[in-house]
Amino acid sequence: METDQLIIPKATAKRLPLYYRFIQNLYQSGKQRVSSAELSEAVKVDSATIRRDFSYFGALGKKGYGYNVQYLLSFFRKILNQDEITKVALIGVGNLGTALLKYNFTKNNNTKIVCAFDANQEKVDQKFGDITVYPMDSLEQILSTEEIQVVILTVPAPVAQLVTDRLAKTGIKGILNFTPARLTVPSNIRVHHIDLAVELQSFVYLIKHYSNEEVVVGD
Ligand SMILES: NC(=O)c1ccc[n+]([C@@H]2O[C@H](COP(=O)([O-])OP(=O)(O)OC[C@H]3O[C@@H](n4cnc5c(N)ncnc54)[C@H](O)[C@@H]3O)[C@@H](O)[C@H]2O)c1
Repeated sequence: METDQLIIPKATAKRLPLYYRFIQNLYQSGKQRVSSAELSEAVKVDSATIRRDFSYFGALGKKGYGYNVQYLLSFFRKILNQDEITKVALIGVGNLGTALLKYNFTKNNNTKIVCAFDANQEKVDQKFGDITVYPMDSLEQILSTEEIQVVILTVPAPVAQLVTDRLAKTGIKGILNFTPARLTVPSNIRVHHIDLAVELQSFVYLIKHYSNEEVVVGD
């Protein structure tokens, strides 16, 4: 199946990395097939949803047999572009930015922070593993030469839009916005806003009202 032109619902797309990680583990443990019930138990998504999700990719499973693990793995690898590394830059090497640079998403082998930027001269030239912190003067040039597609924004809220306005003139495709600022961007750039305070608040609410059920965030 041609995966480049697949259009799938957002909720399905969000579950793909979950499926992928589990299938990868199955493959590594030598398992050759998996049923939707087993998948359901492992990723905590009901099996009807799994079957519907998988149906967007064509008939991947056989009745009474389940899904072929190796086939699923190569399918998800392709659809999630696991063979292609998406280069990420981080702007704002403060408390949060430093933590993210140190983490560097080692579990996701297809995304990698390759450079960082900060306005504070004292932070410039610092190294986090193989990531260097560059001055803001070199932002546009480095984003372009490194072919950065995604920027993680961890600057103080009052400067977030100013930095975003500069980013809007580069070739980046997305901003992962950790600041509380609501960003205005041109239509060719997608913004994903992450607010830990809101996540925590809604989680506490769910714990109080839906005890004993695991909740998949993003559903
Ligand atoms: N989303 C969340 O859950 C969450 C959690 C904590 C913090 N935050 C937000 O993340 C941001 C960073 O928080 P922090 O605690 O790491 O702050 P911080 O003050 O420790 O770090 C901010 C960094 O940005 C740099 N900076 C300032 N102006 C800049 C500019 N114009 N261009 C480039 N770099 C610039 C500073 O030099 C500093 O290194 C804030 O907006 C904060 O509200 C979000």
